[in-house]
Formats: sequence, structure tokens, C-alpha cells
Amino acid sequence: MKQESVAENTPPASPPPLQPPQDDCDPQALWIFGYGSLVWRPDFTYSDSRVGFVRGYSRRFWQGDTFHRGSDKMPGRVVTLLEDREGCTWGVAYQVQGEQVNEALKYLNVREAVLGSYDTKEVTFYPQDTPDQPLKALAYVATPQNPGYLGPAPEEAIATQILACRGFSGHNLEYLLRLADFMQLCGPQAQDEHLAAIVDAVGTMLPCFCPTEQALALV
Ligand SMILES: N[C@@H](CCC(=O)N[C@@H](CS)C(=O)NCC(=O)O)C(=O)O
Repeated sequence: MKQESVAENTPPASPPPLQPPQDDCDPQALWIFGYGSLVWRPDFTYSDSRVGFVRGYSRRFWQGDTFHRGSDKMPGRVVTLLEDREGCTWGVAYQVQGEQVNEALKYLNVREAVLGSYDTKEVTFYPQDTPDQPLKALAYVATPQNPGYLGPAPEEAIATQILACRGFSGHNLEYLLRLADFMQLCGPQAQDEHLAAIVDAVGTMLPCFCPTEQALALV
């Protein structure tokens, strides 16, 4: 068997991993921005949280999901951020400090990157109460280059897909309605026309899909 020198089979040095944005006040701290399921189910330990928004992005149900809210045969639809100069997306920023940082990043790498095909991106987060004191935060964004990306579709078609899908984390309808609940809590200044149009389409179709008591059993 040909003896390869170490140099021949040593993989090229990969670029250093993207360093997540650090909190200026505490270099050990990190803010993580959630705008989909992270809004209601962060499932990692954090020290603080803020409701607020990011500018320059719109939220879209354009990412397919074959694990959490769908399957290989029937992929569900979950949200990603679309670059949009006029866009504004409301969500929750979570501050992690000390050991929480690595624990959160390890957990989210599996949940978001490995299972969800999301990449990380640095965003500027504006807390609702102190929009004049923005924070650098890490967001998980599904780009059009990832294999699960479904892209745009009429809201009625997205609603039909959501009504029909479920995965290991539950029904896709729960994902939609919990996000809609969060947006209700943010108040009238938090608008998401895309989300509202899908919720309206679901409301119109749900009675045709199944009687009310069955619909309630879905979530
Ligand atoms: N990255 C967005 C979306 C996250 C998201 O919804 N990711 C899916 C992975 S495909 C997830 O974690 N789902 C868990 C669930 O549906 O409960 C966020 O910050 O919330």
C-alpha cells in the first residue's frame, strides 16, 4: 500500500470558525436573536432576554423542515430572514454568559445548523424598550443555497402545507400559531403581513380540513 506522507493526507487548514459577536460590556457574553421557534422555545439557559426587532430583514416561511415540523415525504415550512431594506422583524434576543455561551452554541448548532440547515449571521438588534441602544446579536438564517430551502409561494399554498405537516417537535400549525401569539403580545407596532396572511388563510381553510374539535387536537 502506497505510504502517503503526512503532508499529503493532512486536510488543508480550514478558516477559523466565525467568531460570534460579543457583548461589548462583557466579552464572555453573547446575544442570540430568535424570530421563529426560538421565540417561544429557546431550550437553552440564558441570563437575560429582550423583545425587539432587527431592521433590513423580513421574516418568511420559506425554509423547508423535514425534522422538527415535517418529514422527508411532507416537509413543513419554518421561517428564515430575507434581506429587505424596508424590512423589520420582531423577535427575542437572549443573552448568554460564561459557560452558557458554549452550551447554547453547541445546542443550537445541532438544532438549527445540523437538523435545520441554518447558517449563522450577525445582526443588529433593537430592544423594544431601548431602541437607541442596539445590540450585536447572532441569528440563525436559512439561505437559498441550503438543500432544504423552499423559497416563495402564495400564502394560501404555505397555509395548506402547514396544515398538512407535522414532525418530531410537533405540528407545523403549532409553530405558526405560537409565532402569531408572540406577535400579538408585541403590540400593534409589530406588524408581519406575511405571517398574518398565512394565519388568515389557515383560518379560512381549517373548517374544510377538519371539524373544530379535531383542529384543536392538532396542536
Ligand atoms: N432561526 C429561527 C428559526 C428557528 C427554527 O424555527 N428552527 C427550527 C429548525 S428547522 C426549530 O428549531 N424548530 C423547533 C420547533 O419547531 O419546535 C429562529 O431564530 O427562531
